[in-house]
Amino acid sequence: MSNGQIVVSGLTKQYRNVRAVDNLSFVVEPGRVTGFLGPNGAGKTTTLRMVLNLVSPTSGSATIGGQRYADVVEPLRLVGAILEASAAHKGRTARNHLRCVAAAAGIPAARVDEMLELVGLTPAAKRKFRGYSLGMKQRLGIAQALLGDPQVLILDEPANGLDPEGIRWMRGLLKGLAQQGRTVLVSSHLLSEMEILADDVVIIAAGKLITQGPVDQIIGATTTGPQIRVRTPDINELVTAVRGAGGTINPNGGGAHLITGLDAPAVGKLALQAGVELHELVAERPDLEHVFLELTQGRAAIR
Ligand SMILES: Nc1ncnc2c1ncn2[C@@H]1O[C@H](COP(=O)(O)OP(=O)(O)OP(=O)(O)O)[C@@H](O)[C@H]1O
Repeated sequence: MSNGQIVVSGLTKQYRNVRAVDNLSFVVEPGRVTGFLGPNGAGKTTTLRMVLNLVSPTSGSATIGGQRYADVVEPLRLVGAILEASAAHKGRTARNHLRCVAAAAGIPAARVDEMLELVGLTPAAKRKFRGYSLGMKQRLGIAQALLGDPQVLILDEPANGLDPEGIRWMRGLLKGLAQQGRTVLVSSHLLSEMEILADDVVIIAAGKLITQGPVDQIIGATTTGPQIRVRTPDINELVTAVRGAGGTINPNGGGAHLITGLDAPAVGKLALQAGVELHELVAERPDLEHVFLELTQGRAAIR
């Protein structure tokens, strides 16, 4: 079996007026969940479509396990993909739809029922696709993507339409698949979910790479230092003390203030020395959303 590494190298797609993807290079490792993030119109879907040979690049290349997708002999067994909520014939049942896909790829029919069970669609397996909700279509898409027991999964916004239980279920599923050594590449706008789900992220904006690496490292490398959120009835005294110690302090809404330039123990000590009563003292760790917005600032315009 191939190692399932995805290598994107100098990938570029020029549409008539828009450079949708601009000399983009990154690597997606097996055994990890990689979040593919970027503002609207950043080029995520176009990139995934080029990786899957659905759009031809203007220049550059993408390989999966060392091969271009177009050259893969049994694509369903190497790569499972959902690029939009699964499209199936409206009058067909989910089960018949999957059976057709399986038959075309030489996959045993028994696998269809296993996958329907895995995604929780067994009770609706004999219902027609036209009556499916968006969340059910997503689940069917995942079942289809997993039919060939692929080494690599590429999912564009898979949480779309899933309810909270469905999102949690998918998180467990994708983490489990990565733990088995598979490559899982997921695009999403749900940054809090990505922070929990992804091991690595690739962040792009305006078609270009902004950064890539382990989520923790990217959050840790954010340019903003620690921020300390405080609440106090003695705000004037605290402002004087913080400024005197070289920190900055600004209102943060709801009666709270944010301090930068000092860490939490320093703020606690200053407050004690100044006789300031504190009702809250929290060191706020920047989250993925904060880092994403900072890194893509000014580069999120729709093109
Ligand atoms: N077939 C096409 N013809 C012309 N322009 C296109 C085409 N497909 C995409 N684009 C443009 O390429 C840019 C990138 O689009 P793409 O759908 O790849 O972004 P995205 O990151 O997936 O966005 P979103 O998060 O909104 O889904 C956009 O400006 C889009 O309008």
